[in-house]
Amino acid sequence: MVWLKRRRVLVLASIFILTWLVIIIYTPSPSGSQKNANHGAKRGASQQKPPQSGSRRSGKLPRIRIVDVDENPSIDKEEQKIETQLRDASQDFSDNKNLTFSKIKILDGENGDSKALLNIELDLIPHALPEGVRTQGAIWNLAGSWVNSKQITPADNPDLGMVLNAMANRPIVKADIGYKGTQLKARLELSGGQWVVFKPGRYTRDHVIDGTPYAGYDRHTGEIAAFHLDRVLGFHRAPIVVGRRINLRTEIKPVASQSLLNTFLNRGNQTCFYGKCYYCKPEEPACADEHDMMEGSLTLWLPRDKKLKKWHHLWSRTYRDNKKAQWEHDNNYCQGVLEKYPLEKHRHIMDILDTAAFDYLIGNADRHQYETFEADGDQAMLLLMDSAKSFGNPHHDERSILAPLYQCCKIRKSTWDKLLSLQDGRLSHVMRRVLSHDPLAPILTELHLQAMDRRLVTVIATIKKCLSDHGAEYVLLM
Ligand SMILES: Nc1ncnc2c1ncn2[C@@H]1O[C@H](COP(=O)(O)OP(=O)(O)OP(=O)(O)O)[C@@H](O)[C@H]1O
Ligand SMILES: [Mn+2]
Repeated sequence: MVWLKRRRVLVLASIFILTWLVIIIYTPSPSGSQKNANHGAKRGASQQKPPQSGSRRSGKLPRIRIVDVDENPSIDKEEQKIETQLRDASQDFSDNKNLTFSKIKILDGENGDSKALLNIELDLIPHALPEGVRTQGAIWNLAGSWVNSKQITPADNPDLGMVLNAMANRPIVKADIGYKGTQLKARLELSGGQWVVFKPGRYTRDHVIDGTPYAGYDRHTGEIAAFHLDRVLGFHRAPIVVGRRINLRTEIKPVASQSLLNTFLNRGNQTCFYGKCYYCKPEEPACADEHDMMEGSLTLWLPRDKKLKKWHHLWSRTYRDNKKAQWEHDNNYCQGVLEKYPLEKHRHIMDILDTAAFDYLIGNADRHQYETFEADGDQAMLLLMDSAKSFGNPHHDERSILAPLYQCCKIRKSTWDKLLSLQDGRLSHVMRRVLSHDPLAPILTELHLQAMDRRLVTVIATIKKCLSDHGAEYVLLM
């Protein structure tokens, strides 16, 4: 009996084992390559398997990672020591000890070795003085040496922070009335012989300008933000700008020319000045706070030996309610412009198209004229000077600023690629980070930053429409 029972158990066990063997052999297993792929994944396996739609999408738009680097790993102890010595040896750099080095990268792809789409230095700290920068004027000569026919600020150069630092801290040795123009400003000379334009702050950050697209006084914050956007877009056509808080009584009055002093007045316990310009008048002065402090933007003067040539902007406004400019009613206006000024012969006309996107993003409808370097003739670049009528109303997008773009349907491919790379909130992210390093930060309210993202969607949609109407060969300029 026992023997029979054992045989039954053995047969049942064999059937059970055989059944399992059959199941194991005939069940399809993952392919070898997949096994290896899963084995090789260190972490985040789900991130490593992009969905089909994701990989299709990455063909069009690069997958982008934004990296904020707050500490410069290259600054070692020894360098920090030298930096401290240099700062202590020179009062020029003595005020700004707390600024940190920073850098923003936008990377194409997710690996460390991927292509950098944007890589800009944000440092406001001088972490090493370059060779020869030992005299008061050397830093300004360095900034002047960056100015050439193709760009006036450097891309990815840590010395830019040193120039910003000097502009934000150097003593003011002379102050004079603004030179020309319609808006209140002063021309200051910083120690070492550098001229800068001072545009006083007249509005709080959240003040909204209503009225015509060019209404209101200049916005110093707009000038600062525009300088940084010019670099983010890779243009490098705007002079260097930094924010600075200045004491009118102790820093300006003692070094002011008589003609500037004549425009000073007191309002209650506030020190004010109204300067000399087309719209300057005693009833509309700019005033410091009760401690005589006034915010403003400082724009670095371009090298004085570079002669500028003024151009009337072909899409300028009439500044009259009852009169329209030709471009405002003539749909073939651009055709006429391109016949008269073929793009390959007139670089600055091509720049007008970049500038339309730029000005639309910042809400500047006041680029009635522009300047180029005279020596460069028709191949000269358009200098993005005076962008202060920007960021007036975050709730309004002034479509007419885009007219050169939607009428000509042409844009540089490099600009188009850059605009695409800043989609999906990256533009505001980068600008928020860049601007956080200005001494007057925060520069733009969240509403203004969001407005830039919203406007970018419109710029891209406008170009996409051109691409579908005319094709890439016509629209994208190499
Ligand atoms: N950083 C600079 N370097 C060299 N020249 C400059 C600089 N800033 C301004 N200028 C000169 O001064 C002129 C007037 O400057 P700006 O446009 O800022 O003044 P504005 O009062 O706003 O003028 P407008 O009323 O015409 O807009 C410029 O067109 C240019 O010729
Ligand atoms: Mn102006």
